Amino acid sequence: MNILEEIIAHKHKEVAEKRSLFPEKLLEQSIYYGSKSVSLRKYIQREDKSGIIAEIKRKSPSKGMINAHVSVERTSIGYMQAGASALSVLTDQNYFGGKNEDLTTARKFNFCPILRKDFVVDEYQILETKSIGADAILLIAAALESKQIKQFAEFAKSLGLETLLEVHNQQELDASLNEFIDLVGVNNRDLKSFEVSIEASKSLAHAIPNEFVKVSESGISDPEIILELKQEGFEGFLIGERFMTSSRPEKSCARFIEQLSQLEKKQYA
Ligand SMILES: O=C(O)c1ccccc1NCC(=O)[C@H](O)[C@H](O)COP(=O)(O)O
Repeated sequence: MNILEEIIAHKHKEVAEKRSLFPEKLLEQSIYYGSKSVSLRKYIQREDKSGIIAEIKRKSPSKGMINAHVSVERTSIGYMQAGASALSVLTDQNYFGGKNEDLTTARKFNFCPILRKDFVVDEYQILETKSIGADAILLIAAALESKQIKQFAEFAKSLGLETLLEVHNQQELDASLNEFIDLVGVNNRDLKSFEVSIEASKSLAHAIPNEFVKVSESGISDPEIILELKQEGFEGFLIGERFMTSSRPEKSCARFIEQLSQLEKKQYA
């Protein structure tokens, strides 16, 4: 079993447990349907922002512990003040050390799009995503059937949530696109081998239809890489480790965005 299969198997068990303790009927009652989502799509395309989706991630299967003592409040506010376009909050506990409260904390202190980064295998989690105040879900093509991707994205839309579809290769892209998807992310990390290569984004860029906002995910370590990815048509950049390995991720993010804007000024001078 590879790590993705292991995570997915664990998720199914986790959802079954949650459902038995807190069934959909109760979850539905906890949702305020009048609350308006903030559009990840629109914020990524705002010209006064960097396009960066800054992630809060304590640990990961590929790196182990990254930042055990992160302050979600300080980091999320700092990321947004630094010029990030949106936040990504990993809520998976077992493999990433996250929790739903991380997202509700980020929500409490920020008016910006928040992507709930988790492993969706069941509609229950989409209801839960709405109930904790996120604006977008992630659907991982490598973990789902194309029929499920459509069903989940349609359900998310009915709740006012946007969907970021994550693919790693042409085959996943061809099998998974549908009219309910808002953004397509190319994960530069192969979730089976953990190999990271920006070439994954570059090679798929032109295969993604222009109606979808293109996001490059993982392994973005330098502002120069963002310039290269922008040339290929990417507008969103999901960054976790590069910031989270610092004891003050928000400061690392601010320096990164400052360097990026200097490079862009030079490019257009
Ligand atoms: O990061 C991992 O090791 C990982 C392993 C298995 C499934 C998913 C994993 N990561 C989730 C992500 O997609 C990243 O957190 C996200 O794209 C940011 O990547 P990075 O900037 O490299 O932290």
